[in-house]
Amino acid sequence: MKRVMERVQTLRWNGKQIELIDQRLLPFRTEYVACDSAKSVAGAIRDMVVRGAPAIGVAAAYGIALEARRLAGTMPSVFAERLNEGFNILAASRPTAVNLFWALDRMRKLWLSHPDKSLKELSGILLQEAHAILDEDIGINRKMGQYGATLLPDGAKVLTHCNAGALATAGHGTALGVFRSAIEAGKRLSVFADETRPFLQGARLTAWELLQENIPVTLITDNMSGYLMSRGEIDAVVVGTDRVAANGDVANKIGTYMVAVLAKRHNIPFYVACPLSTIDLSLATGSDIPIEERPANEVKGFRDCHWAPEGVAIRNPAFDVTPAELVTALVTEKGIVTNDTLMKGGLSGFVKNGRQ
Ligand SMILES: CSC[C@H]1O[C@H](OP(=O)(O)O)[C@H](O)[C@@H]1O
Repeated sequence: MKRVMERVQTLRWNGKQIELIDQRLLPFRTEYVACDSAKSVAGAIRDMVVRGAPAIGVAAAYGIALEARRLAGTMPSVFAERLNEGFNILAASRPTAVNLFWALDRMRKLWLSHPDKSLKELSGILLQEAHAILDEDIGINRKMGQYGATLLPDGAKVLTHCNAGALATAGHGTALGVFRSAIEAGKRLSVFADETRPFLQGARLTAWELLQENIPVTLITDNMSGYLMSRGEIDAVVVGTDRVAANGDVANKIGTYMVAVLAKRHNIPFYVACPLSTIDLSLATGSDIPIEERPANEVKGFRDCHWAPEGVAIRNPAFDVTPAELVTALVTEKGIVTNDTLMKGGLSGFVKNGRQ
């Protein structure tokens, strides 16, 4: 099976382990962390070595495949007990991105659908499924990008928040995939990337990722987007998402809600690039989406440079929820869902007809 080798390789299979680019070190150093078990992949997800909803899902699938491979020589009862532990460790790594649970569910269903296979055969089947999930993700992002590109006029100045690029996926990206597809379609775009405190996915990851491909990118701080919108310097906003509820409410990186409110105030379209695997129909509204609270030290500073006074109380919710009414359209690999559709009936009809 031909792998689509993207310029930026978020995850790469080396024949026996999954190697994850260490996103805590970008853009200063490009290093890979090799994982060979569910526990090591779960640690990489928890510590944000790998991050971004689709990338987390792909990594978790490899975590299960690697765990099954590790356990293939055990007794079936031990295998089942330990593999379930692997599922549990991965499921506990981060709570908000539904892709994690979508991938784990897909791997579990595959496991349970082969009760008659030897453990060696089963581990091979699970590894092939992890490869398939990786390849499918890139294909999904390219389809989504083509739909999204139709929304951006030639010469558009677009704002994105956080990193929803190749680094957040198996390749091409979701929000940045829309930009890449628009450029591939011959459109000229210039991107504003806000820094996205506290983990700085915009400053460290999006700016770096776009520079690798000579895509025009301007870095701004999070508190500049309103000013630029008020001056007519932003034509559209495109972001990614970690989970979308049945009514179209969108969970995404903290700060997204603020950008959406500002976009509404300035009549700027606010688009969300959203693979179907990120839609969670089991949740009626965004108020049901679990919001991860991350460690205070991420707010205190970055790496060795701390600026918060010792002893100060700190909050660090890693996501917020943008109500569907602020979403101009969701861009999926099966087409565009307009705000009108969202307001009239949410996503269940679209997903049931559209989802593979
Ligand atoms: C393409 S989904 C990317 C999505 O994930 C990011 O969160 P994190 O960096 O904490 O994993 C952010 O919400 C992005 O929009």
